[in-house]
Amino acid sequence: MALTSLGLPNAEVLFDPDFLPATEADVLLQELTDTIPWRQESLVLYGKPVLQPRLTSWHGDAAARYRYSGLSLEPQPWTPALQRLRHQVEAAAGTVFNSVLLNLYRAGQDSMGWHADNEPELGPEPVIASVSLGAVRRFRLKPRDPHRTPHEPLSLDLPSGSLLLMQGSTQQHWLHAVPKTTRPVGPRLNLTFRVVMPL
Ligand SMILES: O=C(O)CCC(=O)C(=O)O
Ligand SMILES: [Fe+2]
Repeated sequence: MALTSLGLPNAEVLFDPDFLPATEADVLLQELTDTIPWRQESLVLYGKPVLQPRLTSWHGDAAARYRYSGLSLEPQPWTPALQRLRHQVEAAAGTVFNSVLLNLYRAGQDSMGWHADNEPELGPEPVIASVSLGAVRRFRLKPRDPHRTPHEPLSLDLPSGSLLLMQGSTQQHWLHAVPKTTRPVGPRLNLTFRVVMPL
C-alpha cells in the first residue's frame, strides 16, 4: 500500500501501514537494537533533572545540530542500516532528510508526552517521517486549539514497518503523543527522519 492521507483539518498527515515488508522490519529492528548507542537522557523539569521514559539516539549529518527540550544534541554518524532506511524513506516522502531521532520504548511504561515537533531549527512547516518497528503502540493526535481546529482526538495503532508522515501545518495545529500502556508489550523502536536547519 502507499501513503494515504488521514484527511485531518489544518494538517497533512499521511500513513502507510506496510511501508516495509515484515521480514525487513524484523531484521532492521534487531540490527538497530544491537548497534545503536542507546542512552537514557534526562531533561530538566521545574529545575530538576528527570530521566526520559525511553532510550534515544540522534544521528545525522555533522551540520544537523539540534536542541530538544533543553538538550543540545550532537548527531552521531549515520550507520549503514540508517543510511539504507533513510534513502527508502526519502523516496517515499519526496524529501531529503539530514537527521533522524531514534526512540526505543522498552516496554509499556516507556512513553512520549504530548508535544509538537516545532523547534525553531525544524522550520515553520517541517516534514517528519516516522518509521515504527516492533511492538504495536498507540499514537495519539489532538488539536492544539479545539476552537480553531474542531476535531476529536484520534488514536492510530502504528504497526511494525509502518510509515507516518507529518508535514504542512501539522506541527502548528496538532499535538501528538505515545502514551504508556499497562498491556504487556515488547520493545518498539521508532525513527523520526527530520530536516534540521542550522540557526
Ligand atoms: O514514537 C513515536 O511514534 C513518536 C515519536 C515522536 O513523536 C518524536 O520523536 O518526536
Ligand atoms: Fe514528535
